[in-house]
Amino acid sequence: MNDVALKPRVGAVRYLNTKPLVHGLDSASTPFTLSFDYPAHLADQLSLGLLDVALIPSIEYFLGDRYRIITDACIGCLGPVWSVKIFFRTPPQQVKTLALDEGSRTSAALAKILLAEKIGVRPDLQALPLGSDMRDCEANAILLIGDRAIHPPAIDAVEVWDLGETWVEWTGLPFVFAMWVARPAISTEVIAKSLMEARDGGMENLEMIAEREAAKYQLTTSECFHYFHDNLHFTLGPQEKEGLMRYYHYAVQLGLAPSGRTPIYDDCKIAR
Ligand SMILES: C=C(O[C@@H]1C=C(C(=O)O)C=C[C@H]1O)C(=O)O
Repeated sequence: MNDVALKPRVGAVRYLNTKPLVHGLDSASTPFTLSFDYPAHLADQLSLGLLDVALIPSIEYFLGDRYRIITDACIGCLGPVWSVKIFFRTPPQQVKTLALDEGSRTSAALAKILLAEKIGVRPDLQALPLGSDMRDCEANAILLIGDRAIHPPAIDAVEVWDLGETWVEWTGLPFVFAMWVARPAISTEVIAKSLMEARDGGMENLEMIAEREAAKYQLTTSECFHYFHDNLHFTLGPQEKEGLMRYYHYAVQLGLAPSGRTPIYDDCKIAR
């Protein structure tokens, strides 16, 4: 029998932000098959049962059925995140139309929350398809995430919000964009251990990963290292969990998630 067919299927985000989380997972001894995709697609694949575990947008955790958070590895931030931005063509208070990056689910909801709750603006929404050029989009404001937010084409923005920075300044809490989530009834002890070791190894090798990846993303090694080290945050601790619940609270308030969900964190001995 084909060994690959027996391995659990794990899906990770295809952006630069995930490189430290998947450090060393390309070896034959990795106890699962690993595929890469946009965050929104990973959420859809997990809910369809095409993946067993995936690094899904945090908002999707609250939309899923009996999902479990299986590790304390995540994509988060404690301040400016650099790769999640709204570009405003009009002053934020005057925004009538907002285009949302189709790769995103968490930041799409976060953009709606920040506009509605912070400044009372509820724009009409449109999709910004993956691969499309933001210059062809006529919306008053555009949300971009991931690699394309790092090098956006020059548009006539009058203001830019870094959504990590805006959230942290507003709430005083960290923000959690994505975490490793399993469908119910999937045995994940071995997977979780491997994912946490990968993250820990990634943290110890940030410089090496930055050196390897920077040029592929038209960055200098030091810009790439700074992104990994100072913008992104890869641990889901008590403060991050509080940030996640605050975000969930606002999402429920705006009708973006069902009420009454309590996160299930797998075995505390594993997810420290
Ligand atoms: C920091 C980021 O976090 C992400 C944003 C996500 C979202 O908005 O749904 C999901 C996963 C992460 O890739 C980023 O993409 O730049």
